[in-house]
Order: sequence, then C-alpha cells, then structure tokens
Amino acid sequence: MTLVLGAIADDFTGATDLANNLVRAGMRCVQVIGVPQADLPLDEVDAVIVALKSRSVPAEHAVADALAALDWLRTQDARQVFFKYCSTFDSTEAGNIGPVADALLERLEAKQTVMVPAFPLNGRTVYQGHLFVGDRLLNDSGMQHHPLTPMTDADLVRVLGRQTPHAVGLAARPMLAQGAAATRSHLEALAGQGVRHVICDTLDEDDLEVLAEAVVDHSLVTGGSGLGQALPAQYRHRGWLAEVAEPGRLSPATGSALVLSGSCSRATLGQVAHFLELHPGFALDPLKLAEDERHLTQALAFAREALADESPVLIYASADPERVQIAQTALGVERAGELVEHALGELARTLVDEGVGRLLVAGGETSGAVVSALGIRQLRIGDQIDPGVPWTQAPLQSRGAPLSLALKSGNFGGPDFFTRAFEVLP
Ligand SMILES: Nc1ncnc2c1ncn2[C@@H]1O[C@H](COP(=O)(O)OP(=O)(O)O)[C@@H](O)[C@H]1O
Ligand SMILES: O=C(O)[C@@H](O)C(=O)COP(=O)(O)O
Repeated sequence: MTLVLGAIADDFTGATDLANNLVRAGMRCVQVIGVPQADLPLDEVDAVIVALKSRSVPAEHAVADALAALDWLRTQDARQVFFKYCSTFDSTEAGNIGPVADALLERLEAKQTVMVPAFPLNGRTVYQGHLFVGDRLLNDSGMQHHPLTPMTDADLVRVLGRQTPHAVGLAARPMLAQGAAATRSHLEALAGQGVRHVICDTLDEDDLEVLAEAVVDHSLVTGGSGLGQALPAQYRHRGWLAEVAEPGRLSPATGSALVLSGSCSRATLGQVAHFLELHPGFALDPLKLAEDERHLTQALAFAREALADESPVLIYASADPERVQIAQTALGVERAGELVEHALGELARTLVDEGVGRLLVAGGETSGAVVSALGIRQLRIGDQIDPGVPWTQAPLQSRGAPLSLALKSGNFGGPDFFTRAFEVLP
C-alpha cells in the first residue's frame, strides 16, 4: 500500500505532537519508535511517524538514523516525507536540523525544502525569519536555558546558516500574503538561485494553509507540527485520503496514574508546582543519583506507597536553571541528563510492571528514555489533552490491557496539565 505521508521526528514528544495534528485533521496514523522492522503490519493507515531520539546526539548519528528511517519509508512508497523538529527549532551549533535536512534532500535527489517550525496554536510564530514564543523572541523565552539545546538566537536564517554549507533563504510574510501560487513561484525562484533551505514566516493558520498548498508536491517538507494541521486538506483535495469516522479512538484506560518529569522548561516547572499543591511528589536530584543508588530506591519506595493510596504520583527531576547549572557543572551536561533519564526509565519499568497503567511523561528526551526503557515499539494516537499533546496507547505484553501514555513536550500544556490529563482520560 502507498503511504500518503512518512514522517521522521527527532524526538518522541515531537512525533506524538505531529501525529496528534494529523489525526485531528482526519488522517489515520501510527507512531513507531525507531526504524520499524520490515514486516510492520500497516493496514489502513495514511501516515507513519518514525520517532527517533536524535535531537541532541552527534550530527553524524542523527543523519544515519534519519537516512535509515527514510529508506524504510521509501519501501512504503510514502508520497511525501516530513522531517519534524521542534517548534522552537531546538538544535546544537553543529546541528542537527541542517545536516539531517541536507542528507534527506540528497537521498531524495531534491533541490530544496521549506523550514516551517511555527505552531501558532501554541504561540510559536515566525516573522522575518525570527521565531517568537508567545510575545517573546526565542532567545528570551526560557529556551535560552534549555539543559541540552539552549537557543540563544531567534534569527533562524542565521541559526540554520551555521548548520549547513548551503544557502538559506526566507519566504517572508508579505510574500505569503500573496497566496499559494506566488509562494510556489518564490520558492522556485529561490531554488533557481541555489537556495536549498527556505525558512518560512508563519503568523497564523492562514499562512499554514498557504504554505501547505504551495509545498504539497515537494518530496520533502520540514518543520514543527503546525504544517501537519494544514497538509491533510491538501492531500484530501488530491483524493489521497479516505474519510474516517474516528481516527483517534482508544480503549478505556486501566491502572494507577504516574507522572514522570525530566523537563526543566518554564511550562513544566509551573505544572510541577501546580500538581504538588494537590498530590504527592518526589524530587530526584542528579547529584544524589550520582552519589548513591539509594536515592533511586527511595524514589521507588515513595511512589509505591503513594500509588497504594490511589492518588496520582509525580516523580520529577525538573529544576530551575540555577539548580540545573549546579548539577551540570558538577557532573557535566551529558552525565547529568543521563542519570536523570536512566532513573526515570527504571522507575517507569518497575512501576508499570507493578500496575501503573496511566503514565504521563514530561520532556522530549525524557520521553525517549522512558519509552525505550518500557520496550514500546508502537503508539496509537487518541484524543488531545492540550494542543500538541494527545493520549496514546501502547500494546504491552506484560499487561493484559494497553498502557495509556501521554508524552508532553516540555513547553506545552496549561498549568493544570498534570492533573487534568487524568481527568479527561476515558
Ligand atoms: N535537575 C536536572 N539537572 C540537570 N539536567 C536535568 C535535570 N532534570 C532533567 N535534566 C535533563 O534535562 C533534559 C531535559 O530535556 P527534555 O526531557 O527533552 O525536556 P524538554 O522537553 O523540556 O526539552 C533531559 O536530558 C533531562 O534528563
Ligand atoms: O514542536 C514542538 O514544540 C514539540 O513537538 C517538540 O518537539 C518539543 O520537544 P520537547 O520540548 O523536547 O518535548
């Protein structure tokens, strides 16, 4: 069968975010964890999102993983390929957005791709190539303190220019306002001048629609999940999509409720504080994890006792920039992150074995660690909790019923997200 869309996401929450928008626009989606086995059953789906954990690994690893994913998607005859990265363009100086986009273009023998990180529904917009989070420029949004990919420059043409040897251009708002045909001509003119990557302004949903119409025939598109809201309508115009009644229906959830948080974003810190006013929580400290393995055992004992009271429980390493800095100075950035990710992965494995059936994970890298520790290979996408974050379900052999799982991007969700998520779960 022919896939309409094959997506490659650089982290697990990002993959879920894109899948959520595609499902809401009527596409049947499967999210797979890592490059799937050749024999993955793919009946009745329009899109597959391959979730990688490649946002902050060395660029050559990210490129190798993305190419492996692309090769698999091509065996499924995907009509269009979507490279999904963060709506805040999270990347290191060396990549990985530029190197991965270059490698995908080369393998697809394509000359150009658009870069559309915006997600207006969640306050991420781009104007004159500058990325805003709400009313702040990216470098003043809290993202300048990200533990792994601090974003200190909001000018995306400049940011991407440091990650690729190729020319980077701009499709600015005044041009988009002229419509899809003008935008298509502008992109073609830029391609004629050898411009390989085009950062696209986006202020609202109308801009996303213009862009989707202009690029529906591109073999590769790249961006955040916003473009995923608008592309399905274009696929439908072309007669590529069947009408489906409930593309996001899941089975009823079972088991106790646990939140694991490794995100240190402003949004997550607010959600942690809100949760702790109502429910029990345990703070993991990377310095203590490094010193003594009993810190993890204490977290586990705390969670077991609180879960026995049938209350949702939170285990979190989330900390403010000063505390993150202290841990990183003492342990190194990588080791601090690894200690936290390993601990949260171990807690997830043990506590799901013992009866947790509703699990919320905050943080992209953290979600990667937890989903990998649980051995999950595939997720079905259900109803949205907040923009960008749906409930999902994963088949788990160790449980009689599927595990309900929400993977929350660090910056997404309202202040009461950690409590409300369980209230909206059927
Ligand atoms: N207290 C802490 N000190 C240092 N690093 C931390 C701390 N808490 C979490 N981390 C690490 O910070 C990273 C956060 O990234 P991620 O999970 O992707 O969150 P986000 O979605 O907010 O970007 C993870 O690697 C996590 O292990
Ligand atoms: O596009 C987005 O903002 C998200 O889908 C995403 O990728 C967020 O990543 P994390 O903040 O690391 O969860």
